[in-house]
Amino acid sequence: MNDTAIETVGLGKRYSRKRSSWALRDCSFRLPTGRICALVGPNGAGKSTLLALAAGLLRPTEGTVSVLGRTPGEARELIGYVAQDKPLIPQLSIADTLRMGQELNPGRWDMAAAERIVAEGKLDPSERVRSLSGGQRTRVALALALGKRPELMLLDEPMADLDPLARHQLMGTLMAEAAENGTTVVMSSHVLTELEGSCDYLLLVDGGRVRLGGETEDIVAAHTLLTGPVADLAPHTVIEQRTAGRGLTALVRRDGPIEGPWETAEPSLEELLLAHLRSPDAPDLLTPSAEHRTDTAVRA
Ligand SMILES: Nc1ncnc2c1ncn2[C@@H]1O[C@H](COP(=O)(O)OP(=O)(O)OP(=O)(O)O)[C@@H](O)[C@H]1O
Repeated sequence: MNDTAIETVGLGKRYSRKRSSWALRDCSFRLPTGRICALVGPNGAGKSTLLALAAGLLRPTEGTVSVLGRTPGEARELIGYVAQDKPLIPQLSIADTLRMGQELNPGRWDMAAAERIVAEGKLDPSERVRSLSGGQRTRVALALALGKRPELMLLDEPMADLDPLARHQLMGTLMAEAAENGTTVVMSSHVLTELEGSCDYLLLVDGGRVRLGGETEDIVAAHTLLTGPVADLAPHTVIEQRTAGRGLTALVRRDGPIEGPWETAEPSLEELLLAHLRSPDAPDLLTPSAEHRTDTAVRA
């Protein structure tokens, strides 16, 4: 069985020929199967581009991407993808939309699961998609993607237009379905609280490259927040530091035990991500499981 959900090697995407316009560049990482992965990064970082490349909707300009050991095109029936704008056919009713899912996915489709997700939102299956609110449309798009019983679920800001209660409920449904079926999930979001409790894997994309990748716990645990007197922080890697008078606050990536007159604490995920985003020159960190294994990822 393949234990790699996504692997990219030197992956790059340029939408136009202008030299400065790489949406994604020199992107190499591996996502093991069975993980719930948060894909985070600022606006324009390349998250949607990465998801669309993995879904096989875009072709790389350079480098390779493989999904479950195959090309994205070959893996298409194993992938569920919900794009940011949740494209659905407005004239169809919800029930027709699910029937379309069934027809497009013979042998894989789980109507009961799809109908359950619709029912949890108290939606009338006879209602047409065009009359649904943004959040209700999201629910139908997720039902369509989950009904396919995908091995890899790619979700581009899935919860952005949901109210907090619906978000909590749909997140619970998604996690339960993923756990039951061993689905790997990659979910982009700007709302950290939405991801923090559910995601065990992290990809931080910034400026078109992957800057942090791996088990969230391990990435957080590799860093320490220090406060105390100004002093040399070597041999640790300083991600960010601020001095005020003789006082110092710093986020460091440890190289050995911290020995010095500082108070130390583990950063929150938010502190860690913000420090990296404010410090574009901080070195990248991929945990061993996130390192790509092959020189070209496209063939198993
Ligand atoms: N179809 C396109 N044509 C030209 N440029 C594009 C296209 N789609 C994205 N880009 C550019 O590629 C870069 C990455 O965009 P992308 O949508 O992947 O970022 P993102 O991280 O998903 O952003 P956001 O968080 O705002 O959704 C941006 O500079 C964007 O302007």
